[in-house]
Amino acid sequence: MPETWSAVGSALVTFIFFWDMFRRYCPPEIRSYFEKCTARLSGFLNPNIQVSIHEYTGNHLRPHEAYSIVDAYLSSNSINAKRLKAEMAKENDNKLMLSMDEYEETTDVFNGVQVTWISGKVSPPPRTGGFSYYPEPERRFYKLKFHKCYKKMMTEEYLEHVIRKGREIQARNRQRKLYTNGHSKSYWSHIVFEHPARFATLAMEPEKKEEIVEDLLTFTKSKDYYARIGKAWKRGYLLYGPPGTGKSTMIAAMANLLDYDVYDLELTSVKDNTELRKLLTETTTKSIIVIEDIDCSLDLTGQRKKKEEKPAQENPEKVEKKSSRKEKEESGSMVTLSGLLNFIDGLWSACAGERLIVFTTNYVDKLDPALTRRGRMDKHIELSYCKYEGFKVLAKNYLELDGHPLFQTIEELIQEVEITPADVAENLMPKSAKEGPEQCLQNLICILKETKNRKCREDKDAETNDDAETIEDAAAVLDTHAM
Ligand SMILES: Nc1ncnc2c1ncn2[C@@H]1O[C@H](COP(=O)(O)OP(=O)(O)OP(=O)(O)O)[C@@H](O)[C@H]1O
Repeated sequence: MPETWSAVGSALVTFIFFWDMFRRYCPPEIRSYFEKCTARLSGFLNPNIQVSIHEYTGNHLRPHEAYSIVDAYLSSNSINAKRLKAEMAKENDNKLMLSMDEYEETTDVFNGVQVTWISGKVSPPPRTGGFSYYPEPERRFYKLKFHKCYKKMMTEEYLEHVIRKGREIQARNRQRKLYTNGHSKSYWSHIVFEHPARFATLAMEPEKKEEIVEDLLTFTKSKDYYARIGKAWKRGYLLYGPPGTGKSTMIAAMANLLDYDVYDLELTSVKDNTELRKLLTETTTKSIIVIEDIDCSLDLTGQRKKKEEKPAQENPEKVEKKSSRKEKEESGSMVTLSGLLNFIDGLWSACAGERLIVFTTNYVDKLDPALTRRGRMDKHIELSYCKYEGFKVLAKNYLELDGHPLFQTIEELIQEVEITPADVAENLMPKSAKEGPEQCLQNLICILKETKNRKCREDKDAETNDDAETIEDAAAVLDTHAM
């Protein structure tokens, strides 16, 4: 055994000696020819090549984007991928320390060709000298390994396929967000948006619902149209109607239909127009910016009136400043009507990408016409009291009923009374485990009858008051004549 070791040792020493001689004294032409031959031989022995995806996606994707797209693609169940945890030896390449156990190999098949994805994390080497509180973050990467004869197919067709599919999967898995700026915050904070409302579950006349859905879908497909007519790709909706008629529910249904994020803008928490501008420019594309109860948010309605009441020679801007200052004292916010209008028209146009802005109000007549005019609020949608069609949707949602003998009574009653969908929904909900669908319908009938009787009494009282007033007026006239 010792003889074998000494033979191997002396062979190695001889090889190193001749290799060194060759490198030092061999003419460069012969050396380069020799190196080409060895490269060919190694290529023959190991025909696979590895490419870093950044080499091919770097022009249009940042490294972390490329990583998450490939990640989404590989995590999908639809592909024939097999993950293997590969223990790889520590490798030290001067700059980066590759740590053990952090590689993963995934195989995929494309057009009958097998490819292997190698993913890993690269930890930066420990700092020599000095101490930092902020260690450099790990870098994640993906490399693609395949037979070199498929290089064209892999780097052109396959990578394109991976990016397209990965993006689709990302869009499907994306968790939508609900952003708020409440509690006097000058920035958005968010939670995951998970509202179950859908247009299908919204109590509303079917034709009106279809019209709104059509309008929204047309908007999302109109990028080129907006670009052609030179308008920002945005659309304003004004939802108005009494409390409990589904304004907030419709916004959730819109977000679910279009797969948009929601920015719930609390205007009273916004300090001034500058802060409003900042918040709005921070919103992302494919989003709905909502200002609920705009009539209550700020005294946006009164400012025009104040301007009109002032003498004509006074500068309107000054007037607005004065009134907004007064407003600040009262509400702590200096956002003005003109600030809001500027945002909708001007700044808004500067934000690229599709956005909806939705205002809701219970009192549409109170709003300044400048705020609601077409072009700013393109579509005005009235949400009103529950009709029979709306009731049928709620009965399906809450009781899973498509029909029932009591429906006819409800149809007759609901035409005569004003009841909000929120009240109908509340009465259709079983109050105990014992209450079945029929009992719930009976509860609703009771409420409808009560509302109808109350309305009759109120109408009668009003009539009696009118009669009394007429008699009083007549008596007053007679008195005057008598005098
Ligand atoms: N049209 C509707 N379709 C289905 N459910 C509705 C509808 N309207 C109201 N509801 C139910 O009533 C509840 C209250 O409705 P919502 O908050 O959407 O009303 P709103 O008009 O926004 O009220 P407010 O003006 O007080 O904000 C909702 O949770 C929903 O369950």
